[in-house]
Amino acid sequence: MATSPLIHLQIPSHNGHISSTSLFSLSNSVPPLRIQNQHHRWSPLRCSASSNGRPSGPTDKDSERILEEKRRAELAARIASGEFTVPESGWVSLVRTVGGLFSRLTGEDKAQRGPEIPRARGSLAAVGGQAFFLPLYDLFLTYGGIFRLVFGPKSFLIVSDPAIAKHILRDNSKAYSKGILAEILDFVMGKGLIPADGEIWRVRRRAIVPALHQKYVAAMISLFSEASCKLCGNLEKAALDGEDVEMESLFSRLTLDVIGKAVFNYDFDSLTHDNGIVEAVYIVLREAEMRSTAPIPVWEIPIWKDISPRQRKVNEALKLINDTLDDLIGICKKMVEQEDLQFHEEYMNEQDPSILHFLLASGDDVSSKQLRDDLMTMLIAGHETSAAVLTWTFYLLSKEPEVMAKLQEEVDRVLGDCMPTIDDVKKLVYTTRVINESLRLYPQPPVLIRRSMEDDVLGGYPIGKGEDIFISVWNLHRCPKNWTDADKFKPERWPLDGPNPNEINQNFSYLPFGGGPRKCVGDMFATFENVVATAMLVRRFDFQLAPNAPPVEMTTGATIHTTEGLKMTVTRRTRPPIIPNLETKVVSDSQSTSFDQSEIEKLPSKGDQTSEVTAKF
Ligand code: HEM
Repeated sequence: MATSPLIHLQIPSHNGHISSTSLFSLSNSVPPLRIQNQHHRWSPLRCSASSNGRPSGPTDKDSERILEEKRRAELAARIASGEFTVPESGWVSLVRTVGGLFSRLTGEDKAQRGPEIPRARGSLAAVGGQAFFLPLYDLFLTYGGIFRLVFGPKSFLIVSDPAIAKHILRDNSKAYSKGILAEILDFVMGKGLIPADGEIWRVRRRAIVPALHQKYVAAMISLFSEASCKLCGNLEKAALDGEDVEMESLFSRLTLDVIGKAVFNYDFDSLTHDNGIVEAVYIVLREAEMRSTAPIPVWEIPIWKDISPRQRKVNEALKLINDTLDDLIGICKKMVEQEDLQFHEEYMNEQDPSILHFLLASGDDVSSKQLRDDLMTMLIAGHETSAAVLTWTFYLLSKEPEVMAKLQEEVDRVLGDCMPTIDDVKKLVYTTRVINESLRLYPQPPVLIRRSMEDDVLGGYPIGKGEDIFISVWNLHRCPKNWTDADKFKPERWPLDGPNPNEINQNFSYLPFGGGPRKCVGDMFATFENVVATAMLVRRFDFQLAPNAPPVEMTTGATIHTTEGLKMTVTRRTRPPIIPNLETKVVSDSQSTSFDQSEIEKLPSKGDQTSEVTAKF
């Protein structure tokens, strides 16, 4: 799913300091990590690719590291100098003390009692030019697992402590809403499952979760494989023509095609061509991202809505999508009326296994606006996230040839030349660990957003109602206290025979799909989708960063994007031959032929006994 990290920056001038010692002393139960001088041991957070794109030699890596160290050392020095520290003049502190005393005497304002959360000041100079969650990491190392970031009159609590995250997301989740996230996404998701709170959320969650049952997810495997085959067709052509490819946009198309079919049985077919509806989806997505980072919400100005060409375009795109969804709902209703299938727990219409079909067949009593909001929410949630996971996975793989070799070995061994079945996917354990690890290093979204709806205590600090909170999953996933070689891509950290890592078995220091009652409903779907796509691509091709590719740097939208795309050189693999033994299934030698869409039909599925040939010697 996608939760957009929203920062409305209102940047104050920097002046005044208090000593960092006094700041540290404010913190009690969540002590700040005083480990700044370890910075030099960590590889770049802002991950620049080598300029020649090939596996970079020591010189490239060294210069990357030196630049990164310099950036971090400068930021650390600025943090230490107090530039980010909120000054408190004598009279402010006096007023605070008197006010606090008065509140205590009258029993009001409970949240003001107790120690105060460490404060840091937001600065455009630090945030500008890079993804906003990067400076939050540096500030976390200084101020600890919870601190207040002040932007002029606004402030946010930044949480990077697993116990506090667990408290907000799970133990006391009913005290927190989606806050600014719901406000910003209202134009596109309305009261859909991601932004919804309270009773609407409870009712819709109860209706939607059963639709993603095991049989449905298993049925989706062939959808994932077919879409991945189509992408292989595109890559094959590029490989033959010797053209580099921009993988981020291709992954975005792949996951759009998948989610359209999976959620409401609509074939966007965006891997083959662009059409109006694909363009409309992207206009709306970009608008959501723009709104999540815009300094001024111009779209709320009444006249602006009507005269701004951009807003008019957005409204037209939304109308097209809504009309299309209404048509699809109408078609699906007719199908449901005409079918004799009995509804049951694992109900699924073979021709149309979509979530929409399940919801209508279940007799879900819902207004068409709410249904559209939910469909739109799942479209966005399931599309951007998976595209980002694949993008960063392939970036990481291009940097670690040894991991790639291990991955390809597993895929060759488990899949051979067959289309994957659910049983194969379960055997792709190393591939799954690669995805687990990619999600650790590049969590999508990097930040979860909440607003307190009542007074609470976080990490020993009282907080009041109405606090906007960012849970930095990025910080949790890279905290050097919780992870050895925190910034290293090491799928081996997750034992192959161990459980699939999740927030429960990692005690909320790993939150790839959130946690608590608002945990992602599509976690299994998404994991299988990413495993299948990765496996199908790496068994056919080798991937390297393209020569002259722009540096691969991060920027924030709803998920982590690259700033200039992920340009890669794709080459057809010359795989070691699979030596047949008595049990080996022999299939067409697709390595020697050019791969195209028609090969989807030719490739046997392992469940398809008629297409298997057993080699005999
Ligand atoms: C790799 C892909 C995905 C990732 C990383 C991901 C991540 C997440 C995360 C972190 C949350 C929790 C947000 C929060 O607590 O604020 C979430 C919620 C959600 N996700 Fe996903 N998601 C993915 C794929 C999907 C897919 C494929 C679907 C739908 C089929 C989906 C639907 C949702 C929905 C509806 C929610 C809101 C649940 C609620 O609030 O009750 N996600 N997702």
